[in-house]
Amino acid sequence: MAAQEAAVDSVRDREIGVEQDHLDQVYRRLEEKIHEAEFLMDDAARRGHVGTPGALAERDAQVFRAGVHLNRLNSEFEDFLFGRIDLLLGKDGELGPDGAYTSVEPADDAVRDGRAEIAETLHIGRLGVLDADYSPLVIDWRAPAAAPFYRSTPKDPGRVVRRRVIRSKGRRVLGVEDDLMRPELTASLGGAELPVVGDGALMAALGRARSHAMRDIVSSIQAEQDLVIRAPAASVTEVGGGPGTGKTAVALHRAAYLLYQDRRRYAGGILVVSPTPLLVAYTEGVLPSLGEEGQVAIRAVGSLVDGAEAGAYDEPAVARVKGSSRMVKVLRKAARGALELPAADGAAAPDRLRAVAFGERVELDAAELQRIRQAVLGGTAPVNLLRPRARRLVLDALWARSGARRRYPDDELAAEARQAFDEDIATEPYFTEFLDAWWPELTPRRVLAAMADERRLGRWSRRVLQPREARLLARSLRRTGAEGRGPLSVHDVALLDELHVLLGAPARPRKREADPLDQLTGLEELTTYADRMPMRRSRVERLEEERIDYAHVIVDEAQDLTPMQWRLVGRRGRHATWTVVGDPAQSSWSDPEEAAAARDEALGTRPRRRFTLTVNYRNPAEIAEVAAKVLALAMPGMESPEAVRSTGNHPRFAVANQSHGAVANQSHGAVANQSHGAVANQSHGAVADRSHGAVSGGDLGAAVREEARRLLEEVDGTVGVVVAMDRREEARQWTAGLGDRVVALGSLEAKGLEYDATVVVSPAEIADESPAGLRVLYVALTRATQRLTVLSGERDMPDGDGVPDLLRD
Ligand SMILES: Nc1ncnc2c1ncn2[C@@H]1O[C@H](COP(=O)(O)OP(=O)(O)OP(=O)(O)O)[C@@H](O)[C@H]1O
Repeated sequence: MAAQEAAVDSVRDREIGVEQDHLDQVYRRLEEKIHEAEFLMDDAARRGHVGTPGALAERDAQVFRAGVHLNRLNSEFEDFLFGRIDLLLGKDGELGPDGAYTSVEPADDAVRDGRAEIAETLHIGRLGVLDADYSPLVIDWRAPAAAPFYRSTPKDPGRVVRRRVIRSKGRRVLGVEDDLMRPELTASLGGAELPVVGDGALMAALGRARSHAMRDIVSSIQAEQDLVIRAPAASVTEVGGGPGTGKTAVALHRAAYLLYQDRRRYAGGILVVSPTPLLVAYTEGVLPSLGEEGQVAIRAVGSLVDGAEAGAYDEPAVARVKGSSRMVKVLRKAARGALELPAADGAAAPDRLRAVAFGERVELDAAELQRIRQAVLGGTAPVNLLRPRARRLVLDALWARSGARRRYPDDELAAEARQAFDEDIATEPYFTEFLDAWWPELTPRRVLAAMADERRLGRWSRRVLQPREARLLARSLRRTGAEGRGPLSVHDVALLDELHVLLGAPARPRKREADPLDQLTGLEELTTYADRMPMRRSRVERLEEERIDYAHVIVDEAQDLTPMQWRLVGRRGRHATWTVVGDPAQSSWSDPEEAAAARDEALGTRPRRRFTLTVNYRNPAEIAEVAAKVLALAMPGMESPEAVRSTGNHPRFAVANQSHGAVANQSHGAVANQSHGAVANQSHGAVADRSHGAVSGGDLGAAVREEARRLLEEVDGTVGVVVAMDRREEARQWTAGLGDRVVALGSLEAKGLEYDATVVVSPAEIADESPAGLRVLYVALTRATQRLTVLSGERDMPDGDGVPDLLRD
């Protein structure tokens, strides 16, 4: 036995050595490139000028980039080179089904009597590197030739015999893991038998501890995911699939792929829309680790409008009103009605105009002014842009009222007189003041703030919102303050954007700029994230300033966008192609049909291509099984994705016991080895109960701390404590002092995130919090990669095993 193990180890060591040699060769080549570039620069400097200034600048850039590149390779990319495939001889010139790779099938004589010789070996990495004779030392993972690394499976191996994942850090290869795609073959490489090490890289990747930043999956993308990542960018690509199927990961890798494939086309920018700033923070490191970011802006849906940053949270009933497409009508009325608002200093809007022209007094009364305003507002043009027309009609009315026209029977003379009349009036300060007060320049903030007045909003929303809804909305908007400068919710931001369109601040024209990378021929293979960072900063800032349409829009957690948010996002991709990623079973929006209609409107009639991911890479089967119970309640008939691994650790059911101030520990009935002795709760003096009387905060808090502590010992990475939104503040206090591996968050904040272990606190509270509560609970239960504790209070009606009502069979 020991001899066998030693033999395995020696094969492993030898294979690590083989890959080390290759990696050394890659670094040597990169150093050569740097020397070449340095030589060119010295040479240029010596001669003062060589070629055009453009060529000199290009050389400088080349030296700079090559240097930065090497630095980055040394320090940043832990596994710069991560894959290898060994291929059979291929059929000549054959194209893959989507053009993704050539000669996908082995040549007819590649295998003889079950034996085959490896004809070609390719190494795959985050960036491509060519040897001096232009043969590839490393192929960029997005290149067509790299596709078999991801696509081949034992069922459909194509030319791949052995697929190897290489783990390295800096310049050192640490390990290799092989998957045999054609185990039936006796394959040889250079005359010797093809060695095979380990048993697959995917499981190793999935079992790793989680941190607060998402990792790329570039070395273990699975075939069904690769199809989505490389799908042609035409029109709309929709990606469905349950929790943990890699939708977010795939969407981000797709952004990197699209840029690689057609950098010029995406110079207009790729926008990734995320539901929360937490998910943005969690995912924003992925693209840089793929060597891409320059043209990608990852934004939370509450940060899509310049100068507005959502921080406040709306109760579900308020969110429902603010998110509904009925708000378009209300806002239209508000944008027009706001012209009548009193001025900032409280002065009432003027209701008459007295002017002096040609030495005579002329006056327009309230009815006349009202008639003019109605006439101007007749169409749908933005209110602020109608001001010049309003000004002209006022002057027309003054002219008509003055009777001056009658004095000039000659048309030409009349026209001259009219011009003098207009100048006479329009240059007077009183006229400008009148116009500023009567047709003020309105800002979205000011109109939103005006909607906080219940009576006014009642008028603007008549026959569109129910009086109760209008009241709720007005009350919630009071938070924004008189000038609208107060805290905004994510739903307010969509309203602001809509108002921006209705009021019309003229958008600045979009400046399309060629990507400087395109001009540096031959250097694409040699640039890294760090190279592009300075370029990225200025570009992303400019893109934002200019409120442009992006070239491609990726919407993550698309099921959560409200109709008003779809309009907001839709405006940023009017000419874009789209990737829309989501799972209806995780939707926290209460009216999925209304949201679907708004989504259809945003995406228009563009053709759609739909993919479904079917494998859950996050949750072990034991956790997925419990979550499936809630899915059956939330979306009867909907299938759960298949969990790819099992840990043997069943979820733990615990109950916060308020009468004795103790945590009763319950293991899942089925699993005997999960029993952990009872934990005495120290906090007997229970804190006053919350309004709905589930569990007293003190008891619950102590139980949460206890569970979080336990989980910290059981896992190496992060622990998430998920509570009803209402309990967020409390939960942060409960977990204070437990260290930064523990995070407390509200159920809606948990969207898209994951932790090694989670404590889901009171499923009933989460489920009861909104009309979509069961789906939100489903999200909460599917965040853990290793361990899950479900902590119940009385409201959860736990049974003898501590299993809450909602999770029982
Ligand atoms: N091919 C893969 N190799 C390794 N890890 C993977 C792979 N696919 C997905 N994962 C991991 O599975 C986890 C879930 O992925 P991701 O967050 O993208 O799923 P999701 O479908 O967006 O989930 P949710 O709908 O719950 O937000 C992540 O940790 C991701 O890194």
